[in-house]
Amino acid sequence: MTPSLDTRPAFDARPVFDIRGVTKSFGATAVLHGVSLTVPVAGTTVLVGPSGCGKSTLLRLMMGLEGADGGTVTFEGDPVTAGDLALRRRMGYMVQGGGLFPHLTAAGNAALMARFLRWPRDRIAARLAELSALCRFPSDLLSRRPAALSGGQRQRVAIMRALMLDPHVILLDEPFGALDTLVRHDLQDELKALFADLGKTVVLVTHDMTEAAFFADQVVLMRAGRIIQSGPVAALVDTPKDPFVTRFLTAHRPRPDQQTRPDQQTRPDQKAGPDQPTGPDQSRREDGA
Ligand SMILES: Nc1ncnc2c1ncn2[C@@H]1O[C@H](COP(=O)(O)OP(=O)(O)OP(=O)(O)O)[C@@H](O)[C@H]1O
Repeated sequence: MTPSLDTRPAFDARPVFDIRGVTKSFGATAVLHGVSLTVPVAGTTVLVGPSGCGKSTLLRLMMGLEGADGGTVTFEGDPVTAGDLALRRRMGYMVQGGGLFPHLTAAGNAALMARFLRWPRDRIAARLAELSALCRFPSDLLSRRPAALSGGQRQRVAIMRALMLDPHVILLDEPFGALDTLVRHDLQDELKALFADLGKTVVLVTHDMTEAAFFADQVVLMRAGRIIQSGPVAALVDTPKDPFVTRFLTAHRPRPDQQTRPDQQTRPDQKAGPDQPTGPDQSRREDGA
């Protein structure tokens, strides 16, 4: 595995993100109601909940892509303020849907920030070669535009872009959203292994509880702008703090003849039969929001 460029000390007891009492409205619509959360170093924290509950908004606030109306967000001890580019260089972001620019090649997309920072050409080429290998993206496709890539290949380019500057944290918003089941399955496996190899802090947004259970060291279950419960999946299963926790978990459980707890599932796509509720539609129904 390619050695990381990350030069931080091996152990850091501070939380990576410390979020206290954050509120956010868009116009008259209150989207986050006093959210508090800590994200520890070097694990995967998954924000999960029904569509529209505020997961992406929270992620964007953590990166300073949005400003909070109230409360505070700190990243590695520094206050996050909207538009702080220096802070954001320590964060790798994969936007929902990948967000690749159609007029740029795969290389151009992956190296966007490095070019913006005027990295020398040979440094960019070396990093692209490193990332192609790491993310299993064939380097002969680097000259293609997104339209000439498969959905899975586009996601790999988006992941390469998030990793380009060797960020301290990786934030991914629905990274598997548009992929078919098989590609999704392979990429989930690979990404989980990649996260473990890199040893970086990961924050991942999904509406799918089974996917959350597959990735999470810490699950943060949200509903209608509030955190209902956070912790290891097993804790949510064993000691739910609210009936909604059980309802959300149950909606994503396998059929009775395949019953395992969400935290014991190893593969997100092995649990559901064709008649088993799963995915965003069911979670919307469950939530009623
Ligand atoms: N820029 C914006 N302007 C106005 N409303 C917004 C904006 N961004 C988000 N919202 C609203 O805030 C609420 C929360 O949106 P958000 O994208 O954070 O939810 P989510 O849980 O990530 O949903 P999904 O899983 O569907 O992406 C939604 O009602 C959304 O319409």
